Amino acid sequence: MAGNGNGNAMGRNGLPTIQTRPNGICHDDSSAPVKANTIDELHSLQKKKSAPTTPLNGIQGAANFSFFTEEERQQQQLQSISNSLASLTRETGPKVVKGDPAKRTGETPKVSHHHHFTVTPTISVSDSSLKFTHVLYNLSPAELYEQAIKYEEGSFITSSGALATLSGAKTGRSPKDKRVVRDESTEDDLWWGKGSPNIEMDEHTFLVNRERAVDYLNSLDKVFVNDQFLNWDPEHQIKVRIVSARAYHSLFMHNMCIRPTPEELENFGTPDFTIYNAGQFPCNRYTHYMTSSTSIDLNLGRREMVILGTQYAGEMKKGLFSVMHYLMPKRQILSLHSGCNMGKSGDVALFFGLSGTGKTTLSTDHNRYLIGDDEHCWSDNGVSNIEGGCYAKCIDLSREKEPDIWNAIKFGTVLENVVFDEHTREVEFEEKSVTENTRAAYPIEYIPNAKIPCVGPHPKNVILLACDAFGVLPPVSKLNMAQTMYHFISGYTALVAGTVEGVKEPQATFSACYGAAFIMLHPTKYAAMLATKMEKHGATGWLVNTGWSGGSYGLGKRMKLAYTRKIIDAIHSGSLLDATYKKTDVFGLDIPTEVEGVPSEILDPVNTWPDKKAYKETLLKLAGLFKKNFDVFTSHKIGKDSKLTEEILAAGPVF
Ligand SMILES: Nc1ncnc2c1ncn2[C@@H]1O[C@H](COP(=O)(O)OP(=O)(O)O)[C@@H](O)[C@H]1O
Ligand SMILES: C=C(OP(=O)(O)O)C(=O)O
Ligand SMILES: [Ca+2]
Ligand SMILES: [Mn+2]
Repeated sequence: MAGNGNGNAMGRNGLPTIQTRPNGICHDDSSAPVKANTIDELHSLQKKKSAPTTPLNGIQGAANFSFFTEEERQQQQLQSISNSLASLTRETGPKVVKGDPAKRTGETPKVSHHHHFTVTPTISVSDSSLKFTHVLYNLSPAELYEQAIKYEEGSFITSSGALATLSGAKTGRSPKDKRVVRDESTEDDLWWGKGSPNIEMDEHTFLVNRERAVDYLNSLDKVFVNDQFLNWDPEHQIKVRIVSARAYHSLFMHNMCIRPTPEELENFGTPDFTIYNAGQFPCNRYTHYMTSSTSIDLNLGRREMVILGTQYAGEMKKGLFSVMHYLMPKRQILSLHSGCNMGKSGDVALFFGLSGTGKTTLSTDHNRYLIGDDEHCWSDNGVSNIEGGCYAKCIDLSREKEPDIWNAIKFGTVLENVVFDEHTREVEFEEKSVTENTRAAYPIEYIPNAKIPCVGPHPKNVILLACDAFGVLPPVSKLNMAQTMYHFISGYTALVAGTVEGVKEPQATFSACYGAAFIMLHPTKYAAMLATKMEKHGATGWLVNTGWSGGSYGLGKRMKLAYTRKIIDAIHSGSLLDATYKKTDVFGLDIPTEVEGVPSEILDPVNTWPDKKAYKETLLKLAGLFKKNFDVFTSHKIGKDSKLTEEILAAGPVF
């Protein structure tokens, strides 16, 4: 039967005929007209005002009795932000106003600053006191996307909806530029001197850099402010404020910190810790202590961090991690540079390891609940994630090998320094032309089996990951307590120097507690806490080599991720605990003779090396490096009695 089904009369060529009204005017649309007379009116219909974040307080009939009206609360919030942004040398803080300066709404801005407008202009008043600082406060990912795309060069939406950005000249952390204020209180508490990551600076220099950052931020049209939380353990949660100049940084921290609910935000009050990220602006090399254009400065007394001269976003998350490494042990809580997940039966595993060893990859496991990929606390209540998001490496990412991370790269995710097709916007994950350290930062709930809230019971397994590019460490070893401590304090990994042309030799790195760059106290303090907790809760230690097999870098190959996953599965299930073990030479490690799903011959690395002599030489070389590194710890006592210390010293390689 002919006809198009919607009752329109058909014209000769099969198209519906256009109806002509009696007045001769032609109407080609049948839908109702919009309820607007002008374009401006039409646009005003598009956006609905967000519900106020303070629906109950101060409103009649609310059960809660409240001290403040909504107006007063808003005023206090602006005042708190103005206080954060205040110069310490001028009388008045900036006049803070919420909203994008590009949008002129015609509304009278709610202004807040230290004193009132009636300051008599004197020569001590600078131009900065005449201008407003526009604050973009806890924007949503969609708003931050728009800001980034409009105003930040190098921002693009990829085909899967992620926000691709560039971090500028710095595409990784700058540990040599991380400084900590040394004063009376930190003098005795912190780890200083040889091996310590804490490069000292004085309070005055900190204030010089702080002033530089604050002036820079106030000179901009607008700044981003994030008020968020750290630590999923409600008893030990920390309120953090991040002041930054880029939408990219605001979105990154939105993803990486714990996101407050509207109610929590309403009661946020004064932050416990504030970051001033002025990363586009360099530090001044005429300033005392400055050795480059970059400085990341921590002042524990003021509870502030200043970032100058680097836009690498990881600096913020790892900077806050350092702060937690100070604050948590003060409360007898152990802070851990580890990933963490939990099985269906509630068995928790920790994954320690330096950058690139597999914390993120192996804690993101489709068969287990993800608690977190990088930073945790272990208290008497169990474990808790410090963060609200994950920061995965993207180099050579494949959908097949890491499906959950692949699928998390969607709207809301920040993709740093990746390369994509200019037309399709498909990301080329194998491309290293900007950097090898390409990254994705996404909220933890983008992983389907994330455990929210991100807390769990006491760990059953403590897995130490080493990416051994020498290829001599076994794929898996079971450790006794002394060995666990020995390897935890050593914090070994060896990566290939990839960036330097022609370098074939793997570079051994020893980083105490698998995170020397972030710890604030002496490593033995954390080690002693770990030993106590593992003993108390009966956790088993494991050493897993996620690096080379069949020879060193250049000759052998990286361990297949599928095999490492099988090994990890066997640890989780408990089956590896019951395996048959044999002891290795030199390192004295207990290695299983069989692991389900893994070829048995690879379990003892000597079998995989065609050249046995080269194997032995390499093994001894690595043992020598371990011994040399541990020398600095031999004079330290670990824990209350010296028994553990002696056992730990004896748990190293013997040759
Ligand atoms: N056998 C393996 N085990 C773990 N990771 C592996 C393995 N082989 C290759 N990889 C790759 O190594 C990288 C590990 O990095 P990641 O998990 O981000 O480390 P971390 O979180 O500890 O910094 C990932 O890119 C992963 O794909
Ligand atoms: C963010 C970092 O952590 P990781 O490499 O351990 O994921 C980093 O080291 O810069
Ligand atoms: Ca936010
Ligand atoms: Mn990681």
